[in-house]
Amino acid sequence: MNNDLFASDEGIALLDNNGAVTYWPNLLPSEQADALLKELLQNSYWQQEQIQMYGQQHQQPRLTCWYGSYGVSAASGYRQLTQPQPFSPGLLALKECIETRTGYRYNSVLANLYRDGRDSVGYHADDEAILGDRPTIASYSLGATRRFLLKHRRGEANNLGIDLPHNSLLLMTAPLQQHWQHAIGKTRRPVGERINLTFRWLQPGYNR
Ligand SMILES: O=C(O)CCC(=O)C(=O)O
Ligand SMILES: [Fe+2]
Repeated sequence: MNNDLFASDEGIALLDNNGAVTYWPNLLPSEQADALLKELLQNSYWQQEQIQMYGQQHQQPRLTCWYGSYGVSAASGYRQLTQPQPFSPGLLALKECIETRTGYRYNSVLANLYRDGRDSVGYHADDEAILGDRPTIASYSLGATRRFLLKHRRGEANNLGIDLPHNSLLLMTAPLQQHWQHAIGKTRRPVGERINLTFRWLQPGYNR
């Protein structure tokens, strides 16, 4: 085995400060990634969820849906469990590949569809109680490249921007969510559709 292969299996360390961010380009064989993008665009039950912000209802500027064992409702502040779509064979194969690469297990996926450059997600942390105390989240991207932004909550480190191309994997290791926030900004550049799949472990006993 040569060193390059070993390095790509380990991933590229992009951040290791109050949590870690690791990156793997070209995760799946390219035909498999292309087929998964097509399948998800066609078969997912995409919805535009409402979310409460500062006491007002807003439409999220992206479409979402859940796959796997559990979903949660954004409208309830991620407290209420919902029925997700089951993993398709393609998604199950991806989940197993990501589990092997990252060394973590996942039971649920929040899928995001960014239809064009106007779709986005504002700065937030994936720190909902249902994810437990030390959430580690694997984020796999398909389609158009968008820039993933990271900022330290207390400004104790430089901001980071990472372009996430088709078929790339980003791992956010605990305690990153406690100390950092992340976002996908809007862009005026003409960009095509992008799907991002965030693999998470939702606490099975959680219910409130
Ligand atoms: O689209 C992305 O890369 C990030 C999505 C995200 O932060 C989330 O679903 O919590
Ligand atoms: Fe997130």
